[in-house]
Amino acid sequence: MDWMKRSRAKKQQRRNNPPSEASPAVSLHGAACAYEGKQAVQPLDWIVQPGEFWVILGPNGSGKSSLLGLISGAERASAGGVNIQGRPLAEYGRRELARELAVLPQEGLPPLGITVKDALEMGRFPYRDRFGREPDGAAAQALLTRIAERLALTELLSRRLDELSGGQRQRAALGQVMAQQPNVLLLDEPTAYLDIYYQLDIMELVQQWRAEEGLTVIAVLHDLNLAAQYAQRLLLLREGARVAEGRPEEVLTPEVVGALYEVMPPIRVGHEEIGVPQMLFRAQSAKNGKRPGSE
Ligand SMILES: Nc1ncnc2c1ncn2[C@@H]1O[C@H](COP(=O)(O)OP(=O)(O)OP(=O)(O)O)[C@@H](O)[C@H]1O
Repeated sequence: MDWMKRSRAKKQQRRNNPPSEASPAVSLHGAACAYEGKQAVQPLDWIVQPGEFWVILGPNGSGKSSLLGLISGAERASAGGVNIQGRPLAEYGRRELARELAVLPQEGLPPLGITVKDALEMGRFPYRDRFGREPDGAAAQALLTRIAERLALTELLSRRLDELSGGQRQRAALGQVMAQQPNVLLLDEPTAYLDIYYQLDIMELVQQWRAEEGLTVIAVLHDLNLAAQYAQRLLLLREGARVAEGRPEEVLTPEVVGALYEVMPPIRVGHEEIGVPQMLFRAQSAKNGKRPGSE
């Protein structure tokens, strides 16, 4: 596919620094995250292989965002460690890490007064020198043009972010992380504020990018059915600990999902077209808005 061809600079960087064939894209070795002594993520061993699409599921407060934070370096491990492409996260410089790993946040890009074109160009920061120049500026511009075309952003390039809808801003955010050309993409509830059209749109674009470029994807989602449609593997967290891991059809059983979210075991049906499990939830008896065991 040519719309996301690696720039020459990126290829050169890969030749100089090839990821070891045997290295997982991301690995955690007893990695934990604590805030003021309170464990948000219990010590976790976890291997994510290159090109895999993982979704992390779990109830509110189960440590999903903290786990993403450990991987992106936004949170420091209180125990254990995280490796990216087989190398300790702590050894990466900021720009070097940004060439390996990008984060697409929940709210996309903030509604600032900068244009979509500027936002895409900002994605190139890990490849620029201190004067803001790239070794091959023409290739970078061609890449941004292809990304804009691919994401149907060409018409919006001169529009300001604060003039876009939430769905368009999330597309622009995706364009920015594509411009970053990472090997690993972290998504924290990327569809939280989007209608169904844009939810599917973002997930499809990420899925295509993964299929064409061998991108590794780790996403936090709340929608189990969306997760089952796109994830190859699921990691289920509760109170910061893994309760299950595996393919959607293995993991998403009514019993596991019922226990995870403290709801009646849902009805499991197969997706008519792709066969993956889909969950139909039953009405709950009123619990005064309080989960058993919650504070
Ligand atoms: N900056 C912080 N300071 C203190 N405690 C925090 C901080 N961030 C998260 N926590 C706590 O860590 C635990 C895990 O939070 P985290 O945001 O990782 O969960 P989550 O599964 O992503 O939740 P949600 O689904 O609601 O986004 C929670 O108890 C939360 O209150």
